[in-house]
Amino acid sequence: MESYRIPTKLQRLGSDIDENQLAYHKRRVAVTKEFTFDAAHHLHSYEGKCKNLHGHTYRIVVTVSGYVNNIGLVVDFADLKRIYLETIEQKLDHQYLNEVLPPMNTSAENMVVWMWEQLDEAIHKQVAAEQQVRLEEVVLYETPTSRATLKRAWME
Ligand SMILES: Nc1nc2c(c(=O)[nH]1)N=C([C@H](O)[C@H](O)COP(=O)(O)OP(=O)(O)OP(=O)(O)O)CN2
Ligand SMILES: [Zn+2]
Repeated sequence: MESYRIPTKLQRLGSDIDENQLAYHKRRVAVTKEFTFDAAHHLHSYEGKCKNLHGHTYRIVVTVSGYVNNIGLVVDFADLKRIYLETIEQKLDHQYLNEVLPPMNTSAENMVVWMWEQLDEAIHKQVAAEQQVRLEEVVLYETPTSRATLKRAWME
């Protein structure tokens, strides 16, 4: 029986990088991942349409920075996703925000601060300390044209 031949290009995939070449640089690099969730809310003490119950597809853009590990990753995007799911989506998706968030007016400005606190704590606990991974920026879009932003640089 004719044996299956692995194409030459594929044969090389596992062996074309020397272990020493994996440590390609020692720079701090930022990585970003985006997520969406749906929720309802209304604003207190606000005169305008948003005092009434309504919903948004919120978009959150999370940026962390750090040094790469031995395989060239600051943080696995899959780990960022898991942290987002645990700290934000599981609590807020398809919920009435005025009930599930701590007492606050559910403005994008207040929510982005709450999200920062959740993400920052989880990153400190769950991501490898030696890579010095830190949250850099969280942007919360309430609508495609309206967003609130929090940056590490503004807190130092
Ligand atoms: N500074 C803030 N202003 C408003 C907030 C907020 O969180 N921070 N929130 C609201 C409403 O909840 C809602 O998000 C309305 O926002 P708005 O951008 O006015 O939404 P529109 O769909 O009407 O936007 P257009 O793109 O202009 O149609 C209100 N204000
Ligand atoms: Zn709103």
